[in-house]
Amino acid sequence: MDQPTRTELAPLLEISSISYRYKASLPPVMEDISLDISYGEFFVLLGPSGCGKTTILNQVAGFERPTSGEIRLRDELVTAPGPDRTVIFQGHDSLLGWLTVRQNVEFPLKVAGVRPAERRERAESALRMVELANQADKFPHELSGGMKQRVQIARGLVTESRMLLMDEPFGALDAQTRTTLQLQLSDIWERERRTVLFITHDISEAVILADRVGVMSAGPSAYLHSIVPIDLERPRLRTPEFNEYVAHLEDVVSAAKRREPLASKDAA
Ligand SMILES: Nc1ncnc2c1ncn2[C@@H]1O[C@H](COP(=O)(O)OP(=O)(O)OP(=O)(O)O)[C@@H](O)[C@H]1O
Repeated sequence: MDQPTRTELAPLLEISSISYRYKASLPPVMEDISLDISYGEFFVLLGPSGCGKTTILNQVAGFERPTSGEIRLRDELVTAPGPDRTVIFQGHDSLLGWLTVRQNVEFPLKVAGVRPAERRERAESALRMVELANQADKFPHELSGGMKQRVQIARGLVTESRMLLMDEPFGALDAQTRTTLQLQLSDIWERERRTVLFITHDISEAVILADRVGVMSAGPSAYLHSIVPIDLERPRLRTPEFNEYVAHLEDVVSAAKRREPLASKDAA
């Protein structure tokens, strides 16, 4: 009865052999990246600074086209942004200053034509998730940086996009808020099973959230070094097994940084 259907197993996103150069005179940022992400999967991309994680996410979002290779979403070529993908950035102060927190979170629903009562209900629920329900009537300039970031997260979660693209969304938050939001996001994901592509530098964050972790090599010409499935029940607590995954990923990340294969003693 609980067997996944064929649709659930099929890839939602197919990244096929993409490479990207900002300029013809520069080496490619990343080269020959291929990756399938399934319907409802939580995929985390880890890798050294500058290896091209954001560049990949921008291409999946449709902000940029790969220099070669292609990206397909539900078998359709990605050529532009669309309502089936919501991007949640780090530290991008993209809130509308003349709207309250609640109105900012409701904004994408208003654009999508959702009726006011439902908009309000969904915005309140998203604000509760990020623990900002009591700040709903404030304006962005009255909030701290971390609060603004949480409003941006709420505004992403309130949409019904099939795919969430999250670029280090918790990077600027204090450790305690970050831990709370990691667990909340994992919980929301379990309930909604939206497909997530999530970028982070933080190995523990990857183990808390991911079904699979893709580890990129250092750039330029970065490649997808390894894919590590995380087979732990949720919510993921700091058990000895959790720590084993963290230790294994530390070894993988360090080999990927050196652009070397994983030493056999470390291989999964
Ligand atoms: N507009 C641009 N023109 C030229 N090079 C760029 C441009 N934007 C980014 N780059 C370069 O492309 C490479 C990949 O950048 P990208 O932001 O995708 O990396 P990242 O893995 O997300 O890094 P980080 O983890 O530090 O955020 C970097 O070396 C960066 O300097």
